Amino acid sequence: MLNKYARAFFTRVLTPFAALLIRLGVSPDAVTLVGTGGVMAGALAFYPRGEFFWGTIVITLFVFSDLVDGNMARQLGRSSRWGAFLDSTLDRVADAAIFGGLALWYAGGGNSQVLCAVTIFCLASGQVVSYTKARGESIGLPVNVNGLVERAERLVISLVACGLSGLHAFGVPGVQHLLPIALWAVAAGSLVTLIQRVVTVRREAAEAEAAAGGGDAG
Ligand SMILES: CCCCCCCC/C=C\CCCCCCCC(=O)OC[C@H](COP(=O)(O)O[C@@H]1[C@H](O)[C@H](OP(=O)(O)O)[C@@H](O)[C@H](O)[C@H]1O)OC(=O)CCCCCCC/C=C\CCCCCCCC
Ligand SMILES: Nc1ccn([C@@H]2O[C@H](COP(=O)(O)O)[C@@H](O)[C@H]2O)c(=O)n1
Ligand SMILES: [Mg+2]
Ligand SMILES: [Mg+2]
Repeated sequence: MLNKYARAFFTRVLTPFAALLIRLGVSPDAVTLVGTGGVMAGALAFYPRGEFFWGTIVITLFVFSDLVDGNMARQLGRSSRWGAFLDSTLDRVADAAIFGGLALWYAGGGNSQVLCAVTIFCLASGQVVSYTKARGESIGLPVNVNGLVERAERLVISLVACGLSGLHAFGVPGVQHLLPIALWAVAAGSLVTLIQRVVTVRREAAEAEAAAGGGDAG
């Protein structure tokens, strides 16, 4: 949903910045790499220690690089298969760092096996959700479904809740409950999305085989 409705807005906002980076001689690949490194640093340096506010600020500064790199590639007329591969692969790395950092917190100082398990479920299900699309497309299916909770939703729900929960350390009462609620929501939404995508791939695979089999299938 966000990918559909918010992308156009962020493209307009980020285009001048992307153009500036191009004028400075920065490449889209460099933005992809630095952005991922920044997200990983923010997640793994702050989240395992329960420093949700500063971790989220650092991650937010870098996560938008994922919209800037593609924007730069398109402005340069240099969108490439390599760039698409690098972008998607490093998305998985960044997501692993975010949810891995949170899982480390709950396994340690956060002291909650249940929330540690929910966070690991968010990590694993998010990766599998993305894999369903990549694998479906690699076997020649259109995978005409995005589903309830795509990557943008997973990130926005988790990061907004994480940033707000971090305000508890500055004395704001009650906000610490937002992160557990968000993690349960992302876990449930990812499960629904996984089912939506698997059902779609199953239907598309059956249709493709029926079409290939011609008369036999009918
Ligand atoms: C005092 C309060 C302190 C709190 C401060 C912090 C608040 C932090 C708030 C928000 C930060 C949210 C940032 C989230 C930005 C997400 C941007 C992003 O990376 O989107 C990526 C997404 C997909 O891009 P790709 O096409 O490159 O990726 C594909 C995708 O990964 C596929 O995965 P799948 O979906 O299948 O699981 C893969 O299959 C594919 O391989 C891969 O290529 O880009 C978009 O979707 C574009 C839309 C982005 C929309 C961003 C919206 C941000 C909106 C709101 C921010 C709200 C801020 C409010 C703060 C309020 C706090 C008080
Ligand atoms: N280093 C890169 C990164 C991305 N691309 C191209 O952009 C597409 C992704 O666009 P986003 O707006 O989601 O970042 C990707 O599929 C590539 O075509 C690139 O060429 N090089
Ligand atoms: Mg990108
Ligand atoms: Mg990306």
